[in-house]
Amino acid sequence: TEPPRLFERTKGINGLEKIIVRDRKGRSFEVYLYGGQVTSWKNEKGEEMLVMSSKAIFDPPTPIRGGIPILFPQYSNTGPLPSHGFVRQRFWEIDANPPQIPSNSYYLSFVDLILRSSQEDMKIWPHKFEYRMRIAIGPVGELMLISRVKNTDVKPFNFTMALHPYFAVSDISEIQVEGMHNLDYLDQLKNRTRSTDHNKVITFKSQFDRIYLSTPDDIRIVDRKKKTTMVVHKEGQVDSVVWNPWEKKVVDLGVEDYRRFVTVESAAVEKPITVNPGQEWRGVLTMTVVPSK
Ligand SMILES: O=P(O)(O)OC[C@H]1O[C@H](O)[C@H](O)[C@@H](O)[C@@H]1O
Repeated sequence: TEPPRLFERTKGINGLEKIIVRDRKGRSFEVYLYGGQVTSWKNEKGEEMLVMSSKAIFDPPTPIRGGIPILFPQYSNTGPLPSHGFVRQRFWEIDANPPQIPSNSYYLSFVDLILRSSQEDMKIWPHKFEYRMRIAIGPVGELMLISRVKNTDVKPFNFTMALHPYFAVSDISEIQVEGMHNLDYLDQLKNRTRSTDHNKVITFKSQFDRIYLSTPDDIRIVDRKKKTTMVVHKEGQVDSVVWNPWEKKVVDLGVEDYRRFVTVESAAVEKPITVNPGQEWRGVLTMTVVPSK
């Protein structure tokens, strides 16, 4: 029999190109070149860790609802650009010759993507950049996203960003998010008013949309029903956004879909990141599933 193909480039929904990467234990992820967006991540049992909206639209320039959108160079409507920037609506390419990433050599199953600013993009954001994204499955099945943003221009630029995973949960009412105790947050349901969260854990009973500031590097999504915890680890991004729309209408989200996901986003919002000409910013997001009570 043939050995499993660990890397496959194929056509996904509506003929949009996608990459499927597998490891030798049968774990896998899929990423669309449109948006450079991860749309699936499965463990060795074939269980899906991410959620795709039942009404997701795969029709550029509509952003894909689900998986892990890349939000750059502007988080939400915090500046003059379209909300969440524009790279989730661009066609990324495979980066055949990525500069080496130190300390990541034991990851065998990965893909490298790149997006370079175009003349069109320069009209709305006048900065030349290269955004490289390595997506990898690690030794314990963790999914790792390494972002590298290089300033290929002659003047410095600033950006805000977020990586926006729609994490699969058994039931939004049954989970809790841990790690935000006594942290400040901006409540996006109250014009980004600043408050402090004195609750030990976050639970969900209604619409929730907060930017937590200067969060710990590890945030945990504890799912009692599944008996698993998703450990969301970040480097190079100080903030975390937690979102669930509850019954608020989102056009490309099925009515019951909110019950099945929560987003815990690694983000840089409050303090924009500055990159000088020739320099590179690097950010890491690692998601690991561990057993729990
Ligand atoms: O609808 P989108 O542009 O994809 O944004 C989806 C959501 O992203 C983030 O999580 C924000 O905190 C929310 O305010 C926003 O609704």
